[in-house]
Amino acid sequence: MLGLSIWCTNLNLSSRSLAIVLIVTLTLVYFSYSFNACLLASISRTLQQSNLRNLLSLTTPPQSQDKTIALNGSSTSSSSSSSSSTTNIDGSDSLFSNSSSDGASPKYQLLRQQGLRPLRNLPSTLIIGVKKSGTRALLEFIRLHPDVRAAGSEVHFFDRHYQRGLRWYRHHMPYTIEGQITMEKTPSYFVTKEVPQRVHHMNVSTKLLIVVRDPVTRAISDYTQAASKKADMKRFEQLAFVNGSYSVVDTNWGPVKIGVYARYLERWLLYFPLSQLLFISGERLIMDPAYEIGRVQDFLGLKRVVTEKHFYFNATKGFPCLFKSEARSTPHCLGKTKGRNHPHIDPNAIERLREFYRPFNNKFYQLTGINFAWP
Ligand SMILES: Nc1ncnc2c1ncn2[C@@H]1O[C@H](COP(=O)(O)OS(=O)(=O)O)[C@@H](OP(=O)(O)O)[C@H]1O
Repeated sequence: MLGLSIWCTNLNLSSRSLAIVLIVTLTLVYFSYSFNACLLASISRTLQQSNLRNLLSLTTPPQSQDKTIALNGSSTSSSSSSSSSTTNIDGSDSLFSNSSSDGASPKYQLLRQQGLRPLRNLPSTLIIGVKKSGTRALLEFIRLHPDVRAAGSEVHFFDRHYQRGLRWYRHHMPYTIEGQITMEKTPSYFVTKEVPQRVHHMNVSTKLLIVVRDPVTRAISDYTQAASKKADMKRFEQLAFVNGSYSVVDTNWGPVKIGVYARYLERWLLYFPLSQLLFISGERLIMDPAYEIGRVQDFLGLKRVVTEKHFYFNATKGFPCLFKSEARSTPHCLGKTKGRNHPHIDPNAIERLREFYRPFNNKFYQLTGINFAWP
């Protein structure tokens, strides 16, 4: 300071100038110190978050094992939750209970030391359908994103277990940290009458993802699944039409009924604006999965992390598969129940069904503002 003073005197500066120089110097030192401190804090926070994300992705909750649709094609059991977490007073579940054996393990101790507290949250996004249109593929593809955490199995809360309450539902959700989206898929939600109102009641801002596919192919896929479980199943043509001829379509038969998308969509639109719904083409999800997943990421406000680099086309299976996923680090396809061979169906029956669906498809294009160009 003395040196600076002498230097200033030598320069014949007045004491006013000296004071200004001092203030400027001290201000610069202060700002430089604050900037560095902020930068270090921010870097440390980013590292903590990324550690936590890695740990969470290694921690698959028990219910995320999908009995029928395991990625490796094998059948795994979908036990009800045996997690040792506790439910908080507000209904949210903390991963860090004192009595929790999970909470006592070293990896969670690390998170606790960092003051981070993963919680189970109600889903903010639902894949509501449509059955046999590619809903599993959509879920497995979008959950490659580090900011998406999903319940692995279909929870069926809004259609089958509604009476159990939101607390039960929340307990079936995976743990998330701030910034991560909780997602669930149950394809029967789309066609179940009470569901739109119930979802609206849970959260008016819920985002809804709907995969749709040519209703005729969808009906055949639905039938193929049912026939795979029942040896003496009648032929598709016998079930899809009344009285054995192709003149009257049996609109009460589930596989046919579900394909009248416009009818179900109208119910959803009574509760949600079109802007909260995203329609994904089941056909394009097979031809160009990166394109459709790109749209989904944009819709959910996510950075485009899942890209064409994640997919490869498996010629044997005839479907896009994944290089790696949360569950497996080696290339793999969806399970055996996805991408089945369909039985041969009389082309006249197919043509009659196409004719039947045409007006409903047009109505659906009109409601969604998208022409899916189904034949
Ligand atoms: N990548 C990939 N791999 C395999 N299968 C794929 C894929 N993308 C879409 N699909 C189509 O998904 C159809 C099954 O639809 P869902 O997953 O919605 O079925 S379910 O409602 O959950 O049972 C399934 O129907 P089927 O071909 O009749 O088996 C497929 O056509």
